[in-house]
Amino acid sequence: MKIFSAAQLSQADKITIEKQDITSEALMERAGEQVFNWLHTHLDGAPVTIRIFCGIGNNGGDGLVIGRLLIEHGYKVVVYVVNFSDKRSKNFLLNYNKIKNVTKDWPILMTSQADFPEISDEDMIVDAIFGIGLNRSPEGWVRKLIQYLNANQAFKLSVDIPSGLYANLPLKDKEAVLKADHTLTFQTAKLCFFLPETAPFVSNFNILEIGLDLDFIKNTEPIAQLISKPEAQAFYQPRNKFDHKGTFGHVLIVGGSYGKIGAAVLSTSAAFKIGAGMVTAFVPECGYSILQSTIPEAMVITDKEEKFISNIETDFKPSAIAIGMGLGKNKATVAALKKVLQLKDIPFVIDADALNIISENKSLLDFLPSNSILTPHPGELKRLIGTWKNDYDKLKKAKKFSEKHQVVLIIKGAYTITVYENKLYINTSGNPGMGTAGSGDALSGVIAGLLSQGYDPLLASVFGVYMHGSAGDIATGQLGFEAVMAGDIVENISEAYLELFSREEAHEQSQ
Ligand SMILES: NC(=O)C1=CN([C@@H]2O[C@H](COP(=O)(O)OP(=O)(O)OC[C@H]3O[C@@H](n4cnc5c(N)ncnc54)[C@H](OP(=O)(O)O)[C@@H]3O)[C@@H](O)[C@H]2O)[C@@H](O)CC1
Ligand SMILES: Nc1ncnc2c1ncn2[C@@H]1O[C@H](COP(=O)(O)OP(=O)(O)O)[C@@H](O)[C@H]1O
Ligand SMILES: [K+]
Repeated sequence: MKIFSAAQLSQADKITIEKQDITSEALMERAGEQVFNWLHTHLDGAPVTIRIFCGIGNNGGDGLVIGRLLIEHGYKVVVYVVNFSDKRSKNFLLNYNKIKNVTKDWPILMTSQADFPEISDEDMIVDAIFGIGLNRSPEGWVRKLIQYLNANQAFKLSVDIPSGLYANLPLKDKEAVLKADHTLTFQTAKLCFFLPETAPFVSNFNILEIGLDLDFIKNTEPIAQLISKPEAQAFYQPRNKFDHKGTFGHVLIVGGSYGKIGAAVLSTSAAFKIGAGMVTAFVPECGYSILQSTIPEAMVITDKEEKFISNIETDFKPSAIAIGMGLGKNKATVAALKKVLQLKDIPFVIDADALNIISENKSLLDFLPSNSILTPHPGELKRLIGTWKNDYDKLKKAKKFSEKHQVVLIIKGAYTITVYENKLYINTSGNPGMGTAGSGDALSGVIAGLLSQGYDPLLASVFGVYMHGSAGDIATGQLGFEAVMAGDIVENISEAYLELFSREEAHEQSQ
């Protein structure tokens, strides 16, 4: 699914009105109706007091539509106008007048802190103060109102976007954002929903289709792509009857050092589980029996050194190499990395200590084969591209790095983001149960296993990240967050494949 910027969405809004020959009021009615339907389905007539806080722009207009429909259906509703300016939008005004037709109670005008209402914990707050038209941080009593609502225990539902967040710009004032329990957003998710500094304000969200122009959606280059099950299904490359282990390639896993051989074990088994035809692990001598006894299917080549890797040589040409997991940073290992990077025509996954070595020896960047896949977690990323001022600055630097070095950069974490040149792919699978040692090692094996099966580097990255997260979701479903270990993620790669084509309804997006 595409993610559009606030400017693109306003443009879509205009084009839709033109092409569908409808009024902007009708489009607002559609949006409000969708929120109403969601609420009605979930509340089912419950006698809860719904307090709707409307700004004076179109987000506020949506709030008024929602209020009118709820009142018409017998809900107990109190509508407030957060009157921060007298520049009320046309559709706000139209709906302000319309709400008079269904209630004798006029919306309550708020103009200062003295107007803040009493709110009970059992009430529901609907936040329609600011939408994607926010253009500066809320100030004064409006900022205080947001803080007042945040301090309240009542359930908070935001319309389109939590008020105070910009759809795709850095946040300046964290104290001026509504912390929503749930957000109902129109047509597409917003980029801020997925970034570490702003996602905590969003919690759960649903996307509500409001019928924006399909040609615009199809033909407009988005600012990011969201990767969920339907996209992953499209990435999957089916097997043919006469395919054999040669077709699925031979992965070389290079990793492990004394005390960290497990990293190579996890990557090796992940490469097998995702479907590599053959996997050879290249490990220091001390890893030999560990690999042979834990994964009998794997072949093992050992370095001449007992405890670390000093020279990587194989008697076959790997179809993909993943390097770095548990590798250590011995001087001889640095030289070995430099040498192996010069192998021609082999796709690479570069992880963990291989990334750290590169960060400490920036001249190695020149040896990175083009289209190599780098899989840093935020700490490794900082060492690689330098610090950033905010999430957007991070993405800008990551894009620049990807372009300059012609690599795929996978920024791991919740909502892992794959950066390729100036494109962003945001993963939706995965959960905090995956914050456990070795889960990144499993990811490297997964991606290498896909490369070896012929997935191109970008596809292997985006699909691999999705499958790894999906395996993690299944593991967490079976074991609970705390008990998941990286091996459980690897074990569930098979279930992730089966799940990919199961007919079950898509789960609600949540983080
Ligand atoms: N796109 C779509 O397809 C559809 C969109 N729809 C809805 O429209 C929403 C966008 O509406 P919108 O553009 O009217 O902007 P909105 O967020 O209501 O507020 C802007 C107002 O606030 C003001 N203002 C800004 N910052 C401020 C601040 N810090 N402090 C004080 N004032 C501030 C600004 O005025 P300014 O003073 O800057 O001139 C302006 O008056 C969108 O989120 C969705 O809910 C649906 O109805 C239909 C389909
Ligand atoms: N909260 C989370 N939600 C989704 N995925 C997560 C979360 N925490 C960690 N992960 C995933 O787990 C993996 C952790 O990788 P990494 O930090 O390199 O682990 P390690 O170095 O121990 O192998 C990444 O793929 C990351 O995206
Ligand atoms: K809002």
